[in-house]
Amino acid sequence: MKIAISSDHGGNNLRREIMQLLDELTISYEDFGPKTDESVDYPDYARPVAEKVAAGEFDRGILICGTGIGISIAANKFKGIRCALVHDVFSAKATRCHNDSNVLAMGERVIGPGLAREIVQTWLETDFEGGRHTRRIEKITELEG
Ligand SMILES: O=C[C@H](O)[C@H](O)[C@H](O)COP(=O)(O)O
Repeated sequence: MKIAISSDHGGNNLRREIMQLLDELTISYEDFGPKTDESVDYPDYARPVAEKVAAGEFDRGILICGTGIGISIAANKFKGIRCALVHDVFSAKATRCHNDSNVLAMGERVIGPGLAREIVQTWLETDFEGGRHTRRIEKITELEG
C-alpha cells in the first residue's frame, strides 16, 4: 500500500508523528508537505494528495490540519475522493467497512498523538465490506455528476 500525506501548519506535528508510525509499520508513503512551519492554506495541501489518490497514483491519503475540517472539505471536492474526518477508533473502522474511504483527515488541535496513531493503524488495516455498501458508494459517485 502506498500513502500520500500532507497537512497545513496546524497539522505539522501530527503529520510527523504519523510518518513515524508509517515508518514503524513499513508502509510506504510520500510526504507532500509543507516543508516549513510557516502559515499556509490547507486547500493547497489537500490538492496534491486528493489528485494523486483520485488518479490512482496512491492507494490512500492522510490529511491533517488544525481541526481536520477544512482539509477534509477541500479533499471532498475532488471526484473519486471519499475523505472521512475521524477522531475515534470506532469511526476509523466504520468508515473503511461502510464508506470505503480513501482519504483520512484528522485535526491536530482535536486529538493527541496516541489516539491518532490508533486511528491511522485501524483505518489502514480495515477492509471495505462491500455488499449493500457498494450500492451506496455508487450513489455517491453518481452525485459527483
Ligand atoms: O479547518 C481549518 C484548519 O483547522 C486550519 O488548520 C486552521 O483554520 C488554521 O488556523 P490558523 O491559521 O489560525 O492557524
